[in-house]
Amino acid sequence: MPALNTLTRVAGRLVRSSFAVPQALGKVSTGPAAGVSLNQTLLQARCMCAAAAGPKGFIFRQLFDHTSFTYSYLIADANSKEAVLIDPVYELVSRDLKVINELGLNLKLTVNTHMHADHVTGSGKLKQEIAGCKSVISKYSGAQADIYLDDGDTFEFGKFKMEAKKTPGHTDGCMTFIWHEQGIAFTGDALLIRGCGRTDFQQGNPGTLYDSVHNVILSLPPDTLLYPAHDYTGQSVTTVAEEKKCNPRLTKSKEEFIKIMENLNLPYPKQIDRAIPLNKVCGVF
Ligand SMILES: N[C@@H](CCC(=O)N[C@@H](CSS)C(=O)NCC(=O)O)C(=O)O
Repeated sequence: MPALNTLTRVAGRLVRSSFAVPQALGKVSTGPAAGVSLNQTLLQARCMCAAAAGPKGFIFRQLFDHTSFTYSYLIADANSKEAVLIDPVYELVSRDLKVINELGLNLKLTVNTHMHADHVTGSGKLKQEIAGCKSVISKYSGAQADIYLDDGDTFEFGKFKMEAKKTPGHTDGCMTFIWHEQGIAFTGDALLIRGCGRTDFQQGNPGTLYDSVHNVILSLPPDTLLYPAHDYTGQSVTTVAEEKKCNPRLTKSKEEFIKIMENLNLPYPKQIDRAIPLNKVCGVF
């Protein structure tokens, strides 16, 4: 099993850029949520492609699963074409492969923010389809993968680098991936837009989640763009400043937050009995 640090050292040199990317990215990355017409979605997708060829040197695609309300993120170095896919969904691997091929990308890593309970990861299927593609997940997730991340590890694609930070509380193995250079973080289920991941199964702990979100995610610079693993309300992106002001759960004291989370009474995810066993082996059947 290759060590992550070796992979990091072998991969491309990190180059810093000074473009005002986060704002530009925020404008073009609206997801195809309920109430948004197909034409609007296609127009936005075209804007995203146009933006992808821009001077910032990377490609970013926010991809949505209308069944589990999951966001996957395809990110690549536009020059070297090395790509990573965060939180792929098993049933949408054909869609993802089409986009990857259309953009001429070389998918190097499928990176899971955690072991999901509501859908099966596409990691295993993508590994079967793409030679050399490796699955990645936290070493605390309880799931099998090719590469395990610990707190502070990084993974690279072309000249870009992302840091993995532990953000447990929804599950023990939850991680947030921070692209410091671009002011972007992928929060998985730790922080959702105006919400957060539930804490009533899979080692969930509301006190732990509160600390993770405040100490890691909401401590990032205020204009950091936050991209969650799910959205159930038709939104696509938020910022640290917005969530610190408007998040109805995380603006409360820790004690109030714990009470809120203990009284959510959400039904279990419909696919939970299928998803957890399959995700323990990263979706390989
Ligand atoms: N109805 C959905 C499951 C919805 C759900 O429970 N979402 C999770 C994240 S996936 S485990 C969650 O943490 N939600 C927080 C919230 O406040 O909604 C299904 O059946 O799949």
